[in-house]
Parts: sequence; structure tokens; C-alpha cells
Amino acid sequence: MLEPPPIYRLEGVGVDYSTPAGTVTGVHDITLDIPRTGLTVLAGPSGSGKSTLLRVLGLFERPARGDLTFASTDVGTLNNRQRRALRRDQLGLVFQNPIDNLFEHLDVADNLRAAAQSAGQRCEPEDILGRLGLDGTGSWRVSALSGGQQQRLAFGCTLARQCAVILADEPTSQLDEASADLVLDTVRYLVGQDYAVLATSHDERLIELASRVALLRDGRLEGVREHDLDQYRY
Ligand SMILES: Nc1ncnc2c1ncn2[C@@H]1O[C@H](COP(=O)(O)OP(=O)(O)OP(=O)(O)O)[C@@H](O)[C@H]1O
Repeated sequence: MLEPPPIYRLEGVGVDYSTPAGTVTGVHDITLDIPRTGLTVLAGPSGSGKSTLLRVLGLFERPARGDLTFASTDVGTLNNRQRRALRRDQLGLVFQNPIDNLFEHLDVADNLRAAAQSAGQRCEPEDILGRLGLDGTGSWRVSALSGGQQQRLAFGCTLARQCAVILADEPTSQLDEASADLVLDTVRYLVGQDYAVLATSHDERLIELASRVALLRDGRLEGVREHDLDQYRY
């Protein structure tokens, strides 16, 4: 069967930061394809370039060098307005601190409705909550959810927005083990539903769920490890 084209294609991507001490290179010469489905983890020690690369993939950071293709669109040819529109319509972001992903003054269902609305979509909150094991919490305040449940809801917001790709920055790093388990189950569910999930992480348990692990070191891609996705299918 013909392989679908990757959702992202990076060719020779480099990012520089200007600092008072001079130019710092965040990532060098990254060439990488990211598949349309499954979990891809960007792994590597602190300072290796994981967040920089995630910002490139989230269309926040414009590479100084190289080419980035997203969903067959050459991102380098887009102006800022077009990049923002692509981000709004196609990309869902989950930050490491669960509460940063949510509106505390809205209840759980309204968080989902607000997320859907921000992408010009409509959603059925109870349906999404049921899919994520949060049944019956629609009228709860966000603060009544555990950290793991909040992070599940953050992933739920990306479902409400009907994003093609979910980008998660160390999604389990601020959670205790039980809460992290809830997030791992959610990622497993999303992968089983053929979403593309891209995460930075040091968490070995998340890395084990990945179909592809891109290992970064000193801003360079040290290697890419492929895992068999079939074992995670429901
Ligand atoms: N805004 C910035 N200004 C200047 N240098 C930066 C900036 N962001 C990152 N860097 C530098 O780019 C390199 C890669 O950093 P990055 O934050 O992407 O790594 P990381 O793997 O995500 O690290 P961590 O796990 O600690 O978050 C490092 O040398 C870092 O100091």
C-alpha cells in the first residue's frame, strides 16, 4: 500500500536566537519526516533543542535556514497571517502545566466549547468527555479536576478544535505518577484514533508509546528510532 505523505517534512532546518552575547543556535540542520498518524516523541537532554523544534513545528518559530513543509504546504512561503490561520485551524497545543491550557473561570464543558469556537468549530462536550474518561464532569470547575484530569481535558480541547495534529510540550512532566497514567491512557487513545501526536518528553513511559523517537543532542538530530505501531491499536 502507498504510504501517505508525512504531515511534516523538515529539510536542513536551523534556528538561531539573538542574545546580548551573540547568536545562539537552537537547532542545526534538522532533516526529519513526521508521519500523519501515531506518536512522535522529541527526546534528548536539557538544552538539546526539543522545545525549539516544537516551536518550529507549532509555527511559532521561523527557521533561519532550511525548509519546513506542513500538510504539503511550504510554510516558508506563508506570511504571518497565513501561518496563524494554519496554526488556528490545524494545530492543537498542550503545555506542560495543565492549568495553562485551560480557562479557570469556565466550567469543564465551557472550556471545550470555547476551544471549539476558537477554531470556528462546534463540539458536543459530553461526547468528548466520555471519550476521555471524564464523563459527568461537564459542570465541574476546572479546579475540581486532578492534574491528570486537567491534562486530559487539555487534550480534549484539541479534539474540540478538530486539529489535525496535537503538539504537547512535556505533557507528563508536572504530574505525579497516577496523573501521568491518565495522560498516557489519553495519548494511547488518540494514537488508536489515528491522530498525529507530537510530544517533547524525557518520560520513558511516553517514549515507549511512540511510533517514532527523534533523539536530539546539542541541537542536532542524533538519530530516529522507529517502533511498531500495531501493538498500540485498539
Ligand atoms: N529564547 C531563547 N534565547 C536564546 N537562546 C535560547 C532560547 N531558547 C532556547 N535557547 C537555546 O537553544 C538551545 C536549545 O534549547 P531548547 O530550550 O530548545 O532545549 P530543550 O531540549 O527544550 O531543553 P529543556 O529540556 O531544558 O527545555 C539551548 O542552547 C538554549 O540555551
